Amino acid sequence: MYESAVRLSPQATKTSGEMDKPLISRRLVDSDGSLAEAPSEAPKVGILGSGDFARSLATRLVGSGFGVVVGSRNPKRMAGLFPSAAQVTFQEEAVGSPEVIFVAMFREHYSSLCSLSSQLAGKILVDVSNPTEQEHLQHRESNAEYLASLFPTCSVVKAFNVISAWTLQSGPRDGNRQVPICSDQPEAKRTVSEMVHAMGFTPVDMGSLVSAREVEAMPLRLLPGWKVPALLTLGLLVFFYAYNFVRDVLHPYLQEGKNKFYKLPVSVVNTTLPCVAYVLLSLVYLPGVLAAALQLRRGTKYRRFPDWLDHWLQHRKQIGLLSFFCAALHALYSFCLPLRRSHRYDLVNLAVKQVLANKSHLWVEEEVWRMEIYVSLGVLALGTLSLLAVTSLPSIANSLNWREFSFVQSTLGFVALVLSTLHTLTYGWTRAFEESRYKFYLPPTFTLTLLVPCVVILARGLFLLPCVSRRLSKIRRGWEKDGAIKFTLPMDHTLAQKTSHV
Ligand SMILES: Cc1cc2nc3c(=O)[nH]c(=O)nc-3n(C[C@H](O)[C@H](O)[C@H](O)COP(=O)(O)OP(=O)(O)OC[C@H]3O[C@@H](n4cnc5c(N)ncnc54)[C@H](O)[C@@H]3O)c2cc1C
Ligand SMILES: NC(=O)C1=CN([C@@H]2O[C@H](COP(=O)(O)OP(=O)(O)OC[C@H]3O[C@@H](n4cnc5c(N)ncnc54)[C@H](OP(=O)(O)O)[C@@H]3O)[C@@H](O)[C@H]2O)C=CC1
Ligand code: HEM
Ligand SMILES: [Cu+2]
Ligand SMILES: [Fe+3]
Repeated sequence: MYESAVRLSPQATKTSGEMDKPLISRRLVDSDGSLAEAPSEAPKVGILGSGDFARSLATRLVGSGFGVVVGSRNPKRMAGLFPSAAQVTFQEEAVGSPEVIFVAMFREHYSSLCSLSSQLAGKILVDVSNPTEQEHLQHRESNAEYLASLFPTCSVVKAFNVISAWTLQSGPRDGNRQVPICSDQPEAKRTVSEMVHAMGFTPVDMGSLVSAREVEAMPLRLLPGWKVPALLTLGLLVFFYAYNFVRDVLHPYLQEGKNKFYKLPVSVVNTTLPCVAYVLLSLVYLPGVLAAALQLRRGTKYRRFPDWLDHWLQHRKQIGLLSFFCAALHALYSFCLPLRRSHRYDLVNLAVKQVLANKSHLWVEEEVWRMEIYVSLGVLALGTLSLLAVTSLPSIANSLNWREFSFVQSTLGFVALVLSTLHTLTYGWTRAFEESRYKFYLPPTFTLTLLVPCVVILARGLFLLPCVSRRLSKIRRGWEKDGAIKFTLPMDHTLAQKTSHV
């Protein structure tokens, strides 16, 4: 991704022939004394505002090879918060050199920039703002159109509003991170699209600036990341609880007249929680497998995944954390099983039965081993999952580089899935094959949960086969099935985006 930053260098933009002026005018780099010390090769980008978004943007731009100059009303106070490679200065000094200037301020302060309008003339202004729900309803005209009306001599581009400051700083990790872009000036739009690309995001052409209203509505419209995973978890909880209720409580009551309703608070819950945790965990690793399979079939990584898969890939963190939550509760419930009075009565009754049957030593070697092993595997699985949960805390995630983070999330997470599967299999043992375990023809609960995890594990095994893994890694390095690597001109790229993103 980062190599596309090269396209932004003055020489490269010139060769495209369609731009009559280079993105970075070298004249400005040395005309102003204060700018001379900045690396003269890096394309310069300006940012107005020094808030959260400005800081993340500056970090990301510096990391993607751009020179950054930040314009603030109070540069002295703010400079310490920015990466040292970014230059923080007064607004009027900051806007002199760059051709592209991000306006990282709220709408109500746009008019305070009017004093800069002569210096801003002819430049590209990027509007990143997000209105609140009320503001969106209140103003007919989008923030970007408002900015364009204040600065008629500038090219205004709407972009980045859908990306949070946090994502911007940490970089896009999973799925596609799309940045919708619109503008009335195609040149300006293309320049910003290439910057989006160089920063590791995927630009999506949304047409002219009238679309800005729609683009500004996007973050308002999107579901908060937790809603779908939480509903999924709730659905699974209800399903498994009902299933276990029928098997463990209703069946003995109807068939044998036994009252087992005491199982509702602990026992049935502790059969439900682990099943939900286990299914959720497999649903975290299933989309990665589907994505890889899709890339293998298409023979390219340059086509967008279907929306449902994209959405799923982006919700894995929440699904994973909910899985961890259920698994942790399952462990706590498991520790409580022997504390219950019902358990003590069961033990005493068993002892009495033994005495009456004149047996002195109850010890089933197979049962002992089975339990020792499945409890140990469960503890290991939960321990591994807690590592994943800990590294998903932003402060810890930020202290890891992406390879370390991927190792924990992708490799150790998969190990946790395998350990959970072994835990479930050793717990289940031969029960899936015993007729007495089928209540109302319903198989034991754990058998229902094994399907998806086993498919995921088999598929990951398949991807490890040399021929498959070689092809997959070739595709992920940019190789395409039909012919050599395609070089798309910026123009082709925006066209391709347009057709594939409808
Ligand atoms: C408790 C818990 C906490 C979680 N916290 C987070 C979190 O904080 N953030 C988060 O994003 N997810 C989180 N998750 C979700 C999950 O761990 C991650 O999404 C994980 O990266 C998924 O791994 P994956 O291997 O399925 O997918 P991916 O890492 O997307 O990879 C899919 C497949 O492609 C391969 N692959 C990927 N990229 C390349 C490449 N460039 N070259 C070659 N092969 C490649 C992988 O090896 C894998 O086989 C969490 C999950 C749990 C259980
Ligand atoms: N935070 C986020 O995750 C996202 C933010 N955005 C958008 O980015 C823009 C900035 O957001 P954010 O960085 O969070 O907000 P902040 O409040 O943190 O920053 C706003 C900045 O505006 C500058 N500013 C310039 N003129 C004025 C003025 N007259 N009064 C007050 N402030 C002024 C200030 O910088 P200084 O004092 O140096 O001049 C201030 O730091 C907003 O439009 C927001 O919708 C978009 C997507 C995500
Ligand atoms: C400290 C960690 C763990 C301990 C002590 C533990 C213990 C147990 C126990 C005692 C049972 C039997 C429950 C019963 O008798 O009803 C069980 C079943 C099960 N556990 Fe765990 N477990 C742990 C972690 C996990 C994890 C991390 C997962 C998966 C994410 C998991 C998934 C399951 C499943 C699917 C079952 C079968 C449930 C059923 O169908 O009855 N366990 N575990
Ligand atoms: Cu691309
Ligand atoms: Fe969502």
